[in-house]
Amino acid sequence: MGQDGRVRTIDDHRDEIVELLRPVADQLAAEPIEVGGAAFTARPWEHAARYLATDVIAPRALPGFDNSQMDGFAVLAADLEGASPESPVTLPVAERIAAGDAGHPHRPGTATPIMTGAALPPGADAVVPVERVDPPLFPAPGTEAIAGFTAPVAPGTYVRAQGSDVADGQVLLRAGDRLSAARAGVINGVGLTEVAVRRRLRVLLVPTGHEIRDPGEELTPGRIHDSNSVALTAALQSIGCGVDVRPCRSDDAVDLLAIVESALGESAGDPRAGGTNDAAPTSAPTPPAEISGDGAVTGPPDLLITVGGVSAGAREVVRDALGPLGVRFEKVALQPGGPQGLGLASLGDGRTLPVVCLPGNPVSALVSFEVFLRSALLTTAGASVTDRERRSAPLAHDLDSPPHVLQLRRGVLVDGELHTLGGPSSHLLHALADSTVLIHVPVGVDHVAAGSPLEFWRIDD
Ligand SMILES: Nc1nc2c(c(=O)[nH]1)N[C@H]1C(S)=C(S)[C@@H](COP(=O)(O)OP(=O)(O)OC[C@H]3O[C@@H](n4cnc5c(N)ncnc54)[C@H](O)[C@@H]3O)O[C@H]1N2
Ligand code: MOO
Repeated sequence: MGQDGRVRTIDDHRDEIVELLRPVADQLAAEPIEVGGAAFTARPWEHAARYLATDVIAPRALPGFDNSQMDGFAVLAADLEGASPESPVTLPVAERIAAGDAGHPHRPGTATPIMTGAALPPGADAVVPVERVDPPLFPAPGTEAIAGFTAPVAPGTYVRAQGSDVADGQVLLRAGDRLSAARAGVINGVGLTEVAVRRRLRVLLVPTGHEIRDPGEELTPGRIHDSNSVALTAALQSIGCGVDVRPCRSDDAVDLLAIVESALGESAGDPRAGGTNDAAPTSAPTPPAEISGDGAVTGPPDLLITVGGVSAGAREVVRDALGPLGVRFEKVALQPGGPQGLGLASLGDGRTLPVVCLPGNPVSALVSFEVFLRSALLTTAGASVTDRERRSAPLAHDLDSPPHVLQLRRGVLVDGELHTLGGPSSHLLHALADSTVLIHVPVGVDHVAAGSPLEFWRIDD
């Protein structure tokens, strides 16, 4: 239910998050990023999940010149007219041209040995692969030799024409394109050393829970290792966000607010003790955050994401801390991921911060990220592809679902059929870890028979 007593749909909640983040999008200015050669390979973090801020125009054609697609012999096609196995055309072999060589003009009536990628010499208009020539080999340089051709060849055969991939001056890439491997490659191929990308969206991530401890820390009875901090950080980083993660291990609203203030203070150049908040702090203050070439994160957060502390317990640290600042808590018709919160928190002195609150169960938190945050954050970051691909496939077995919610079951697609993994409970993180799809069981459906089609999203990228 929403606070007005209405059942809150997924679309209601997602749309409101997009609205909440709209002003953030305007703050994500373009920034130049070095992409040429060593500058790219030396700082892999800097280039991961970046989105172009502007169109990129090709400063030159690709290929830059006509060149050979095969190791073989460059010829003038007219010289091989009438060639056949019975009456081969034989041509004296000229000096060879390798990739990178300036080369020499091709003389009609000769065959010029040419290697893949070498510039087609002026005067030649086709290439015959070496294995189709008699003898099928390259003579040693400086020796006199004859090459036999047993078939005619059409002009242009095995020639990669100048500009056949990219025309000089064309739009090479578009604003919003993710800097993928192939795109980084083609940017380098046309010789560019810098492109403009959107600044990363900076997220202050505050997982909560009196019970959580880092892996490596001893667990006293009732305590658990923290999986949300890393899982949500990884999910956010996978779409290009810079993440400053500061777990709150206290159920006291004052402690959570101190963590937020500390993060804001440090990002404003006023370092105060930050990091994990605990009755007896167990880890050093988290360093200030900047997303730069070395992977650190600095600058004020654009968005606060909390995890946990939103349901109906006696003390719910997120509700207690952020409710009074203007954040609303809702029950969305989704399972897992029912309890949610969002709003623009008023932090005093006129400061505001967009806030999204996710439920604490590990599967609920990650599914909520998928449903509510992933596409909203990609939209905010200016990405052109923001949604998971939605497809449909038959279910391999029967399945029951509570009809008042959209249930997202975790599973795999095997031989075109959907199989759920684990049950619907939101603590089953291992089953999610083995899953490749999120299977959508719509609102209003309480039973799905084997063989019925269901929509699913792939989540295994
Ligand atoms: N009386 C009701 N109880 C609950 C309701 C409800 O409607 N009425 N909703 C349930 C649902 S659904 C969910 S989801 C959870 C959401 O609870 P919170 O967001 O308040 O989260 P917590 O209580 O803090 O934690 C829930 C669960 O997850 C574990 N957890 C929390 N943080 C981490 C972490 N960083 N790493 C690993 N596991 C974590 C925590 O120990 C709890 O087991 O509320 C239900 N209850
Ligand atoms: O809705 Mo909770 O998010 O199922 O476990």
